[in-house]
Amino acid sequence: MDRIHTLGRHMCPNKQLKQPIKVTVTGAAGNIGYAFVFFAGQGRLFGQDQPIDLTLLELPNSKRPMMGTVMELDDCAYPLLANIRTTTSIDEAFVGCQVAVLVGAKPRGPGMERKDLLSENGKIFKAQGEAIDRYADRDCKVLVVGNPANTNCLIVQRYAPSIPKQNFTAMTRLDQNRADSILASKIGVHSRQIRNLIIWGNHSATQVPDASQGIIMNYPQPGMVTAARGAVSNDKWLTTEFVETVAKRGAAIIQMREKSSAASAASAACDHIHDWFIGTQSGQIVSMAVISDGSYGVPEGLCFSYPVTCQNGKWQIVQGLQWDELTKKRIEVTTKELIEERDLALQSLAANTK
Ligand SMILES: NC(=O)c1ccc[n+]([C@@H]2O[C@H](COP(=O)([O-])OP(=O)(O)OC[C@H]3O[C@@H](n4cnc5c(N)ncnc54)[C@H](O)[C@@H]3O)[C@@H](O)[C@H]2O)c1
Ligand SMILES: O=C(O)C[C@H](O)C(=O)O
Repeated sequence: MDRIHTLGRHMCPNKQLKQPIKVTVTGAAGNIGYAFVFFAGQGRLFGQDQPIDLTLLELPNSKRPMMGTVMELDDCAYPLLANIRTTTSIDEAFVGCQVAVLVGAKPRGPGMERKDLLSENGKIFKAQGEAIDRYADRDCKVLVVGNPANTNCLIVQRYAPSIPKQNFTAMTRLDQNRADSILASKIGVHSRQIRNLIIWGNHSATQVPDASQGIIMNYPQPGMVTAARGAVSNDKWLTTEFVETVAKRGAAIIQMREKSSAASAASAACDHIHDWFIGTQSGQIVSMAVISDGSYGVPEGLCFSYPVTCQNGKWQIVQGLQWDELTKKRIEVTTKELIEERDLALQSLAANTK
C-alpha cells in the first residue's frame, strides 16, 4: 500500500456517522475514475450519513496522477471521506473491499466497437476477479464499468466463484439516463420527470432501449402521470430514432470529445450504486446488467441488462413484461452478441493460460 491517509472519524462533524463502507475504485486516475471519486466523496453513493473508505488502484505508470487526485481529495475535505488509500498492487486493492467499482480498462477510440476491447480488457478482469475472490469481503458488491462491461462482468464473476452471483453487475445506467434525457427533450420536460425506460441486453450498439413502460411524472400538469407513448404520440419515432440515438450516444460523444464519456459515466455509476444500496422508489424501475438466472429466456450466466427494482441492498428482475415483435427481434440480436462475446472472451482467456 503506497499511502494511507486517515482523516479520522473524530474529524467528521456528524457524530451519528456509521462505520465507513470500503470502496475500491480501479483506474482511479483515468477520466471516469477522476470524476467518480469526487462524486463518491460528496456522498452520492450511500447518502449523507454514510462515510466511506476509498482505496484507489492504478497502474504503476499512473501513480503520479493518482497521488495528485488524492491531493485534490484532501483539499476538498469531504466530511464523509474517512480514509483514502492508494495502491498499484491488485492484491492490496481488494482486501476487505465491500464495493468494487471496476473502471480501469482501455477505452475505445473512434471507429471501434466496445467488443474490440475484449481480449485486452478480459485479462484485467480475470485478474481482478481472482483478487476479489481471495481478498474481498464475502458479500462484496461489484459494478463493472470498463468495456465491454457486460462480458467483463461475466469474467469477473466466473473468476470470483466464492462471492454470490447476484453481487456482480455491469453498468447500463448511463444508457438509461441517456434515454431519459433524449425522451425528455423530445417532450419538453426535465429528465427527472421520466421514469421506467428500460435498457435490455448489452451495453453496446445492439442494446434495446424500450419506452413501453415509460411514464412522465407531473405531466401535463403537476400531480398527473402520463404514459411515454401517449406523451410522445409518435410510435415510429419511439421505435426507430429514439432507439438508435440512445444506442449510438456513446459513439456520438467520442466523435465530439475525441474521448469517451467520462463525467456522465461516473454520475451513472453513482446512480447505479445508490439505487442498489438505498433502494428504488415505489413503482420505479431501473436498468442494471446482472448475471442472468434465465429470466425472459436469456441463457443463464450471461450478464444481461434487465429492468430491476432494488430493496435492502438486493435487486430483483421485474417479471412478466411483454415485448412487441420488433423488440423481441432486437433482444434476440443483443443476446446473440452477448453469447458471441462470452465465447470469444473465454476462448481467449483459456488460450492465454496455456
Ligand atoms: N459502461 C459504461 O457505460 C461506460 C461508459 C464510459 C466508459 N466506459 C469504459 O470505462 C473504461 C474507462 O474509461 P476512461 O475514459 O476512464 O479511460 P481512461 O483511459 O481515461 O482511464 C482508464 C484508467 O484505468 C487505468 N488502468 C488500466 N488498466 C488498469 C488495471 N489493470 N488496473 C488499474 N487501473 C488500470 C489506466 O491507467 C487509466 O488511468 C473504458 O473501458 C471505457 O470504455 C464504460
Ligand atoms: O462508448 C464508449 O465506448 C464509452 C461508453 O461505453 C459510453 O457508452 O459512452
